[in-house]
Amino acid sequence: MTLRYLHTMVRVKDLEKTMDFFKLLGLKETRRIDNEGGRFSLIFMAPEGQEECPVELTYNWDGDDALPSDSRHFGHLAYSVDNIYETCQLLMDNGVTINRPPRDGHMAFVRSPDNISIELLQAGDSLAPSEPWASMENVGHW
Ligand SMILES: C[C@@H](O)C(=O)SC[C@H](NC(=O)CC[C@H](N)C(=O)O)C(=O)NCC(=O)O
Ligand code: NI
Repeated sequence: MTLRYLHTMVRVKDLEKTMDFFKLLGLKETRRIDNEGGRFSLIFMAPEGQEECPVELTYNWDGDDALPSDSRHFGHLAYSVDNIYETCQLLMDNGVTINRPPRDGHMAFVRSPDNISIELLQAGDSLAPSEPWASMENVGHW
């Protein structure tokens, strides 16, 4: 099984100020999804030459006060896997709960023993950065 680091997601309250901060550090916007259905934006930023390892800024248009306090800022670590169903089966066989099963074949969520959220994405999928970034605008909240 080949696991490939994809990104770290953090939630931000002031998107413009946060982007200006990361631009000061030399990061540039590499991808953006404005999701009308879910009322949020995902902005991926990475240093030049490291576009495959961005930070994913999640901006909830209506704020994120409704989220559990332990997940308000840090969101998840994301990895791509060769076969998301086989990976989830391996985890389940070892006692890991699949918090969000990959019913759509491309995304699953599990938690580490310390409850750190881990996003698993099917390698080669339009959500994984190795593929041309399909426009996800106006897609309902997945
Ligand atoms: C594109 C892929 O890398 C994602 O991370 S999409 C994950 C998805 N994000 C959202 O729905 C953003 C808005 C939401 N209100 C939030 O604040 O997360 C998602 O399933 N998020 C839940 C999570 O635990 O990351
Ligand atoms: Ni993500």
